[in-house]
Amino acid sequence: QTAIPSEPANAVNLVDGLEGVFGTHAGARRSGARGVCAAGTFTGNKSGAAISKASAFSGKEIPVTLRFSVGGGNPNAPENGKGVRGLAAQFDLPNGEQWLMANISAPFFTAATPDGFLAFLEARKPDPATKKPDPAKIAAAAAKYPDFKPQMEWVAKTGVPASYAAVNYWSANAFKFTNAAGKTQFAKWMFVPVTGQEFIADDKLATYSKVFLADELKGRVSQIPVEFDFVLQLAQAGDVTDNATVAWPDDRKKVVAGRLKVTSVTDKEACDGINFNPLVLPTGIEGSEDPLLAARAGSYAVSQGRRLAK
Ligand code: HEM
Repeated sequence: QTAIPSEPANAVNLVDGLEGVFGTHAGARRSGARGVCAAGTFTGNKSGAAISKASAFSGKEIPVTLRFSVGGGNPNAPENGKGVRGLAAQFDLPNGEQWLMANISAPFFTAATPDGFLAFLEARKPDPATKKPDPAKIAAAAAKYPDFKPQMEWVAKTGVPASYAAVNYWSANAFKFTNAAGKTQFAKWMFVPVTGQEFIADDKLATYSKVFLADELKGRVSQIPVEFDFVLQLAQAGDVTDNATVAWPDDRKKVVAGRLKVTSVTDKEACDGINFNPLVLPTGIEGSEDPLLAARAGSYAVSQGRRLAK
């Protein structure tokens, strides 16, 4: 009987795990492989400044490099299929700092811990004989890690977004915010499209091309910038801050802390050099104890090294 996962997770075996499921595609990110670069601005506001002293909330308009993506490591993933979408951003802040982030269109991540995520991936590696994952391995991993459930249930019940611009994106991980007075609190963030979410009816999915998201976004931004509210959800004492498979209760205070405007869809070169390591944070925002954060920082660098090397 093989251990689940086969060994403790680390930056390298997590990327190997992604390659095991999706294959190795030259030049492509090992997750969020299908995607498109974009550019825009972020303007933070006073409500944000009351929560964090980060210069993102100074009120100045900040240039932002963005990447929208389809979850997983398949660069040809069908865009009319179920699954999570991603919104990654690099804020170039007025004080010279950067803030990097990669968010998903679900309030939860796949697994609570790097070991759990490695187990998830290992169980889905196709068997060389059948070219399909072994259902017994998937069941064994799910039995050991019940935390896989929230995201899977979310994806099953949530429709396919009609646009990269018409779905909410969540940080899923919690972060620690400190304001100018030294007050510290935990928060998660969301990007909420100001024109609302839009999903494709299940019976209309087949009428959509497998490749429509980048052109759809290009069409929108050529008319008018696409805007998202940047919303901070504030933790209360006792809320879980180290487990991205646990959403906080809906009644937690939400504060609109800024506005993201997507102004253009850009060439691949504009964002391919960036790995959106979520621990590149400005003064005034720190990581939480969530073990996914450090694992992400390492894996993103490994993936970037592999994709830029070949
Ligand atoms: C241990 C957990 C995780 C691992 C091992 C992992 C791994 C990766 C890797 C290897 C990449 C490609 C990086 C690159 O080549 O630049 C990636 C991209 C991405 N990840 Fe994760 N990830 C994890 C957790 C998360 C979480 C919690 C979120 C969000 C809530 C997330 C959202 C994304 C997004 C949106 C991208 C695409 C970024 C882009 O457009 O460049 N990941 N992930």
